[in-house]
Amino acid sequence: MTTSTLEESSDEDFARVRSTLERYRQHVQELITQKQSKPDMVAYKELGPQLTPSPDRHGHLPGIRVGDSFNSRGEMAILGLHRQILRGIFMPPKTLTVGAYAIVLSGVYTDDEDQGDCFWYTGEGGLGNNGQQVKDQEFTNGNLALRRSFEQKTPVRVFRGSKVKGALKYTYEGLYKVMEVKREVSKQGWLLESLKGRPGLLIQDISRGVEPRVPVPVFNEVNALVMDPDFEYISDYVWADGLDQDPLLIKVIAEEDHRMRSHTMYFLHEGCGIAFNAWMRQADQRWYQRAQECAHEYEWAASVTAQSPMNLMTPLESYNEEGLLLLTESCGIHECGGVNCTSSTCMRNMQVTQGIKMPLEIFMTKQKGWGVRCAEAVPSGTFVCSYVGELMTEAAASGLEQGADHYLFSLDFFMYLFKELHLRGFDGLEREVPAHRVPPHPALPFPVALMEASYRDSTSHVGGMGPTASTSHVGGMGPTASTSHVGGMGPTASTSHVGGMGPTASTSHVGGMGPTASTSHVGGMGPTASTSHVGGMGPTASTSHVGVLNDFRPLLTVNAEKRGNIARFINHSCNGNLAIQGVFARQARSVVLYYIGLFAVRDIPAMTELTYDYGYQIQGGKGERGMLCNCGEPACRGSLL
Ligand SMILES: C[S@@+](CC[C@H](N)C(=O)[O-])C[C@H]1O[C@@H](n2cnc3c(N)ncnc32)[C@H](O)[C@@H]1O
Repeated sequence: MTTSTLEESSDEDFARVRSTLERYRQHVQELITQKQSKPDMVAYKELGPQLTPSPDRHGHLPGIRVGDSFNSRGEMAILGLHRQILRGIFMPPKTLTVGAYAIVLSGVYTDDEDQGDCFWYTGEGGLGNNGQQVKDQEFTNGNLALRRSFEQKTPVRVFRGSKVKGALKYTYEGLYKVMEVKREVSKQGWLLESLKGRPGLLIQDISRGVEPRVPVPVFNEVNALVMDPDFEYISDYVWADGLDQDPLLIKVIAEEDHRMRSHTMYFLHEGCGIAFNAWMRQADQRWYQRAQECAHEYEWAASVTAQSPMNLMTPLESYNEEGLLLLTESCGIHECGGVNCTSSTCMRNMQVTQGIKMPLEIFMTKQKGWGVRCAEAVPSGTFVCSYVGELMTEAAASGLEQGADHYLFSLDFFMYLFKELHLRGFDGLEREVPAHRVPPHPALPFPVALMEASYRDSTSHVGGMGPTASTSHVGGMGPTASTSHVGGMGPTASTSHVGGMGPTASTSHVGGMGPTASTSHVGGMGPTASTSHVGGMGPTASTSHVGVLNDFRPLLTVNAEKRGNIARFINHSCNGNLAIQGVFARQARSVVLYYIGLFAVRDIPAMTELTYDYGYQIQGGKGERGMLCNCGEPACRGSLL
């Protein structure tokens, strides 16, 4: 099945349409002069085989714009837009395995209902010679084709007939998505088949099948803008040119990856998030016992032991039975992914791993460019999508052209967290970061390596790493990942995401948690805690690296400008309905390479714009003005910065 999009029209296409129409109209005139009956149909019959494009296809046809007007059904037929002149529904001739190509709204059925942004269209059949309904309609022919359009989510071209100065004209209304089909008793008492269509469908699936579970349609009912033809939809991270060959990066990622995995291997379930959580729970218990021992000596320990030990228990699962996120975890969620992870519990713990499952749509907003919505209601806690794109170093990202920075997302959250731990200590973070959720910490030389990797130009290799390092596993990105390139980006990135997974996110509750669950986990890590799962993060160690950490830069940034997924179309709101959640999943399971998951933080009605708080911070000087925010929230901060 082939479909086309508006962007595919060239000057030649428009010229071809013009000349076809000229030839057709001329022939109709000749036939009228010859007093030929039904000149429209005869002209189509005679010229159709030469002029009508084939094969029939779904989608826009090259050279035809939304809003184009046609003088007759014959004109629409000769252009291949709607070839069945006497019927409302244009469907495949023999087999009805694929959906209808086009329909004409002609107002024949009294049950047709135009609701402005969408319409109910009554199918075909059951009309008597007098135009009245005389029997039930059936799910055959055109009606069956429309049901296929609904099932297969294929777009339908819609034409509306209207009288202009006494003459019937047909206007191309664009592509519609069939939202619903129903069979119900008509006003005249007969059973009718109806479908509900929604306008503005530009592209049926911008992912072109790359999203395995759902198509990603694009709608524009607002203006004439089409999707940037240079944008390439990807569903997972890809590396910027050559970065996956960088020995220093390979080494850093491999070490961090191994560090995280070493915990999960404790249970011989490599990559099992549930096993990881069980390990963390044990660490909590050990730590809680230690706090009890020190309670008389340290304030932090006293505050911890004053709480119920139950509050310190890490739940083994991050998602409930419906797969909804229970609450955001400031220190990341560990999804399952090991060979043994086949139980229903483990499968449920793979929301990001399994990818987008909601019927998301890209649509044109009135004031913010493209945005994202969902055709169905989104329950609180639902995984919506993760933010993927090209992985590049922070140094390379800071050299991008202005504009490209709008699509950057730094993988800096855990570095930010560790920096805060170094600078403020565990006590300073105790109210913000649940101690038992701190992911296994990088060794001390790590931030130095990050610094080096981050400051240098991404194209110049720092060398010094042996061949062993270059063969190590770099987060498991597949072969396609290594073929990408950065392409034509220049400087300036005055803003950056700070991740949004800080204090606020750590306490927000998602997905119907009851009062008990909403009690926040307050850690209060003391000096001894550093001996368990937080590595060598003692006060002494931290002081020797303060200089380095002040200059801290994250290692990797996701650039979704030219290559990305639906997440790069999600707009900012000062009161977003999505929250960001760091997720360790698939092969990205370290504090330098992880997934940025976006989850619903409240129940979101169908067709509501999906947004999150970008959490931008000004990196330039005082007085720098941010971009005007059009989120429309009562508590809008006024600017994206
Ligand atoms: C990640 S992109 C989101 C998709 C974007 N609307 C598009 O058309 O590609 C971020 C850009 O969208 C626009 N944007 C996002 N949220 C906005 C808001 N609340 N108010 C105004 N513009 C916004 C800004 O141009 C911003 O730089």
